[in-house]
Amino acid sequence: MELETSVYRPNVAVYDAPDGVEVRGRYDQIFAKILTREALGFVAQLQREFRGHVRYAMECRREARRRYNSGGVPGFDPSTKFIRDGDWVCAPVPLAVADRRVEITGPVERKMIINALNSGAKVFMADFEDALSPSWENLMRGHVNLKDAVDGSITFHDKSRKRVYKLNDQTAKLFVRPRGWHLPEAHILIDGEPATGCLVDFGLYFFHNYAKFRQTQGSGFGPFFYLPKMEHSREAKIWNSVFERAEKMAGIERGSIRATVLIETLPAVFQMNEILYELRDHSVGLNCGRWDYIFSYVKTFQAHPDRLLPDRVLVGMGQHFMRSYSDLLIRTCHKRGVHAMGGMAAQIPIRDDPKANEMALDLVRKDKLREVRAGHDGTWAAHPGLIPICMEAFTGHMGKNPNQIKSMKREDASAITEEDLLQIPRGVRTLEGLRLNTRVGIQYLAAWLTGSGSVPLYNLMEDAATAEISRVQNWQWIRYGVELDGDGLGVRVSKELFGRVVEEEMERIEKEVGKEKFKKRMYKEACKMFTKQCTAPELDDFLTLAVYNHIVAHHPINVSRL
Ligand SMILES: CC(=O)SCCNC(=O)CCNC(=O)[C@H](O)C(C)(C)COP(=O)(O)OP(=O)(O)OC[C@H]1O[C@@H](n2cnc3c(N)ncnc32)[C@H](O)[C@@H]1OP(=O)(O)O
Ligand SMILES: O=CC(=O)O
Ligand SMILES: [Mg+2]
Repeated sequence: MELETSVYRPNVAVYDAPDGVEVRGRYDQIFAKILTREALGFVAQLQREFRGHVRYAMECRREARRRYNSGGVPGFDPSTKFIRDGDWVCAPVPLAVADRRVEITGPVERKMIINALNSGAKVFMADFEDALSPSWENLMRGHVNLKDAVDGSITFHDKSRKRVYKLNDQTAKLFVRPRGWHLPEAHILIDGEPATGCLVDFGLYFFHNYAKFRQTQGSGFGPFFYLPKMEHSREAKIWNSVFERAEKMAGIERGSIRATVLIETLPAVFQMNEILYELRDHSVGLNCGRWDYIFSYVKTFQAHPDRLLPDRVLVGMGQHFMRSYSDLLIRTCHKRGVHAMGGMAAQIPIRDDPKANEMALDLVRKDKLREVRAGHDGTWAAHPGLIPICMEAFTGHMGKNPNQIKSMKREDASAITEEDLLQIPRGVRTLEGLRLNTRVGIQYLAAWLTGSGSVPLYNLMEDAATAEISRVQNWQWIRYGVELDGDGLGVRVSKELFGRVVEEEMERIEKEVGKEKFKKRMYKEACKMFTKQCTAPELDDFLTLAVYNHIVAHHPINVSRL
């Protein structure tokens, strides 16, 4: 089916919502096929059953933050040692997803979904999170797109290129990543309050697709999910209960739904066993979400000026704390019988410069070789052009084995200590680092405000996670008047210096994108918001949460501030 959402007109029709549910997003006949009374009823049921648990989990996050801000550091929890030491394993990996050597990721856009499913990757992770700006239009179109993808009818007509996109016979297996627990969905009110974003994402997708998915994609299992940004196993426990509730509603066996949890916060690295334990009947492994992990390191240590990161470009997987995190994830997953997935190299193909392109591809190749040699069972690619390189690295090492869960020599997880995981990364801080954070942060935010959640900037993939690193690093450097020790000038970061950098980088952005685009897009607004975020007295938890109101568009009363 070709997706044609109608052009804007004042609301005349409304969604058929059950009691206590109010849809404040724009009405569209196509969206109404997703927002049925029954599907909304299911979302409301999840919200009512789990909102108290989510609220408590978020309060626990705040409590942990208060501890870290008073000098505490995260570590292994003595009270759950029995889980770490126990001999339990997760439920066997379903055959349909045994081989995940290369997974492509991307936002839930129509053409992207078709391209990703046809890309030759084993898995496609369709993203409502880091790669998507969660506007009403993006979210609802995303659900329509996924439904069409699961039932196989999805097409896309690129009129300017006279090209019709449709699915190949062989496609990647679909995983869906809902938003993190912290994000609300302001367009759907349940009992007068915004719904929890991820319960909307999960609930609508599950409701419409579970039956077809199990038939055509999961060989009786599924649907499959990626779960982002958790900080503690109590959050995994909520997901496990959500899955059980969904399975019960659908009348399918317990353990049908499977999920890979991203370990992408510093507190969660000490909770990997506990997270797998909570989800042991629903787990298909863990993934190294390296970009959010770096963001989380800075955020967790926001009040620890003795633990500053060097320039963002220097915080790679070669740093001891990053290598330890990846090694611990591999050892933990293999002990529990599930996949240890690698992460995303930020490089993307560079079309107009063959030499630079070769260098970028070489960096990706090295990253993937490091991952497979360390024991990862698969990895992520941001772009279809990277799939052959990722495949070559993993297949060259694993051959026909679908994964390394059993074949990899098992190293002792307990040999990796808290000190290893928290070791301060080495490297210098420079004015260029501050400039790049600023230039990238503003441009990313401008894109996000206008509907794009992942963008190419300076030949790298940028999304919410990478932009967060830029924001929190700037904040921390300004807050502590950090010396830029890599420039040899002894300059300290101050609000005044940052103000000058912002001005100069805005001029540079205008030159790079051109006056026309600079005027039309939201660069000035993004600059204001990014600057405010970097200089705020208190660090906001999430950039996308702090600026979310700017993409909320309530109907029929349009209160969008855009
Ligand atoms: C930290 C994390 O969370 S990582 C995971 C979240 N991030 C992501 O998923 C990022 C995914 N990648 C992307 O969004 C894109 O690749 C970008 C924004 C980085 C680059 O996009 P573009 O500049 O449009 O790429 P480019 O112009 O080279 O695209 C060429 C073709 O590949 C397709 N393509 C590019 N990336 C993808 C992808 N990830 N999935 C499917 N198709 C893709 C494009 O649709 C285009 O198709 P076409 O030739 O049929 O028109
Ligand atoms: O979600 C992935 C990450 O690196 O962040
Ligand atoms: Mg992430």
